[in-house]
Amino acid sequence: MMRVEVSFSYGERKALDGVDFSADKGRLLAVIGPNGSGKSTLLKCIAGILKPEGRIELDGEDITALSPRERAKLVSYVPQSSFPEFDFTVEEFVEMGTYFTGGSVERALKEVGMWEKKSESVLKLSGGEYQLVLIARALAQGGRVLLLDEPTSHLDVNHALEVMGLIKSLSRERIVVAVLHDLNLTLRYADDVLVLKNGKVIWFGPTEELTPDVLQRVYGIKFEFVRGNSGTAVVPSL
Ligand SMILES: Nc1ncnc2c1ncn2[C@@H]1O[C@H](COP(=O)(O)OP(=O)(O)OP(=O)(O)O)[C@@H](O)[C@H]1O
Repeated sequence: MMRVEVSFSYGERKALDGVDFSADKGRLLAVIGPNGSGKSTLLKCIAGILKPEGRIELDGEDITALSPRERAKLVSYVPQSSFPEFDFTVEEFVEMGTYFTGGSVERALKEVGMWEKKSESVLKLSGGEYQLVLIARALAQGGRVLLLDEPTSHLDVNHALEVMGLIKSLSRERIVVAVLHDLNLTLRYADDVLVLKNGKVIWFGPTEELTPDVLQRVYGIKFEFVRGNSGTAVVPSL
């Protein structure tokens, strides 16, 4: 179980204001909210890239005081996907994740279904494959917490579903927190949702209790939830 209670400012600008929630293994947590609401800042605070005020507890232990090396053994972070710039093979790229922790590249690549492509250049991968390799690099770190910032942002609907399916299955073994912009993917895959606006928690709870009213309060437009055979769709109306 991870308990988070943090505030963070960039200079004078308060980006997180008393953000308080918990996340558990077996329940995929999605963080949603408008641009600039503090989602990426929150992940960076948990990953140890930024130093927030407050506490982050993992199974009762405060991890905020740990060294970067110790923190890296517990928490893995997949930043917003850029495109690869250097000509590493898939295997070399994932090996970077093991620098502090000595985790297994083979196990991580097999977990995301990319072991067969281990000798290929990352420059030749599709956007979806590259996202899987980024996730494998984080898994190779071997942490108990996996943080993902917009893991489906460059993917078509088919690959987005595939990556979300993988992330959902990864959440059975570890605590997974994913920043998502796509509300439909959120409703379909997340077990719990944390809704941020202006650095504050507007709503936190199980996905099935999220209502169109909450989304309207956060995004400022009306929403309708349409229930179909494959799940619930969110339809915005201007
Ligand atoms: N390095 C920085 N220096 C100063 N202000 C920053 C910095 N990074 C983010 N901010 C500000 O902090 C607030 C939260 O930004 P953050 O990137 O966490 O939001 P977000 O919800 O992830 O946004 P998006 O959905 O656009 O990615 C914003 O007002 C942003 O302008």
